[in-house]
Amino acid sequence: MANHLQAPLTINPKPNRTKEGQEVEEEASLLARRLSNSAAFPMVLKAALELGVIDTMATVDDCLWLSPSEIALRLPTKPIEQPGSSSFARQDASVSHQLFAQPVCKFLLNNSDVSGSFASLFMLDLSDVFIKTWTHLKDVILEGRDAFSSAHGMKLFDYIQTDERFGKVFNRAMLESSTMVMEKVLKFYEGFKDVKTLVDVGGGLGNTLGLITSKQARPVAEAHEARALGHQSPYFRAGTASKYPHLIGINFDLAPVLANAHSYPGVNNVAGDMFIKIPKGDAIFM
Ligand SMILES: C[S@@+](CC[C@H](N)C(=O)[O-])C[C@H]1O[C@@H](n2cnc3c(N)ncnc32)[C@H](O)[C@@H]1O
Repeated sequence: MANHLQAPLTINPKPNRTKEGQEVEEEASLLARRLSNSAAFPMVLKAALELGVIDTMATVDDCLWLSPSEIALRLPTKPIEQPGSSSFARQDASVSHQLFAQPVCKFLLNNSDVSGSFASLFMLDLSDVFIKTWTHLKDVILEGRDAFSSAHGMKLFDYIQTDERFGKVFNRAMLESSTMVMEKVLKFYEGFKDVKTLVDVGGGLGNTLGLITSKQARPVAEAHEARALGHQSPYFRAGTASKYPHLIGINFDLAPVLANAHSYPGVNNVAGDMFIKIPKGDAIFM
């Protein structure tokens, strides 16, 4: 049997040492330099989100530029060394940076109503649980099992049942990002008009179906958070009439997930395991 490692390699001619060749090499070297530091950017952004830097910058008036110490003064988390005294002032004096929030910041706010930000998805990807998972990616090739199981000794959805705090981070990330996507889908997609029973397999907290059956309803994260905020149901805004009043949604997920699910008009939560059986419907999506 042929050894695939002995298969002939594709040969690309090396650029010769002309001026152009040297420029290509210079650029390649700079790219490698950037790649070698590429882990820093997401970690710096994570720190900025945790400190409230993005929210702080985004909530000042448009077009207002802030210096680093002006941002630090406005942070909800206060540094031990107060700005204005020593190193902050020195840094501000030596660095003439003035900063303002780029449009992307609007979609990375911690304090958005839960349907307008990817911050929670970003924080999930860089949570301790996922960071440990990323470090096991190569095991997919070496051991032939998924990176999450390799890192944590069990599948992701089994792990979620053992770690309530992580479960909340996961559910919020799913809820926020899928709400943003479904709100856009509903603006243009007309395919639900002939559907009577729509099944969402692995529907999570039920927000996706809730958006379809109750137009303009917006969920407030977890049901218990909604109650703490004084809402009887997980809607922030009063819903207008549904675009699909005839439609019944079946939100199908694992029983422990449905224990935290919201209750939406026209949506029934049904517990089960998709690998065993899923409910019948005219249309089914995941
Ligand atoms: C990536 S999340 C998506 C959640 C939701 N659809 C959303 O967009 O917010 C996948 C969902 O599948 C569910 N799930 C995983 N394994 C399942 C199974 N065997 N049977 C039913 N649901 C399952 C999880 O509990 C989780 O809610």
